[in-house]
Amino acid sequence: MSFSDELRARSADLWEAQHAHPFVRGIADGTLDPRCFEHYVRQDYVFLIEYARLLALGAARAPDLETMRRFADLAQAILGEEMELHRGVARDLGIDAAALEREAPAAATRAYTDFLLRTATLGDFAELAAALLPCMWGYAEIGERLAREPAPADRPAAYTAWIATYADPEFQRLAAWSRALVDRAADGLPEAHRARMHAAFAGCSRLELAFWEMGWTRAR
Ligand SMILES: Cc1ncc(CO)c(N)n1
Repeated sequence: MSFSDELRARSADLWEAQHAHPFVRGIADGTLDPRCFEHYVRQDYVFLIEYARLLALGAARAPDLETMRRFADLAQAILGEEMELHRGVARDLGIDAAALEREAPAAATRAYTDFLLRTATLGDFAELAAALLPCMWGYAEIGERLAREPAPADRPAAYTAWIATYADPEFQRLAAWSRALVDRAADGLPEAHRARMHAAFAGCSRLELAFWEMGWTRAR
């Protein structure tokens, strides 16, 4: 079993809880309250700004030029294409990009971005890579699973666009690259160091689940 599979296996309950979460199920079957989706999109926009900062720190700490370029590309892809999904959804709701940027982070959003940035600033590159993995892999897995389900005819276009973004082969490739990166980073590390990677991965998996719950309850 690869190290990333080990990480995934230890957090399996948290991952299954995400797949089963009513917010995720509501995107799939189209029944999610649009007010919940709007709240989520606003918060995710704020999240992604901080997430791009994490990737920029990853570029700064990357052990080699190839990894540095990947992190820089990833930051660019998020600030560009992924956030364009959010800007598009917001535009349809009459919310402009400046208003999105001004959104105050909810407690769950703040907790998540603080955890990521804390890991990136106080931890080392291997921990940063492990912290990044539940974001990339989790969304790739959810997107891929939802895309395989038959689409209900009355599902809002924004939900279908959301699924398509994360089911996209390019996003799937990014997730595979993140797994390989973590496996390489863990290679030859002492157990105590691997334990810190486990903690980073499990912590982020828990915060991913809390993020769905925040969207579902529209918590501030
Ligand atoms: C909270 C969260 N995790 C992961 C992703 C995927 O980039 C996202 N957009 N939002």
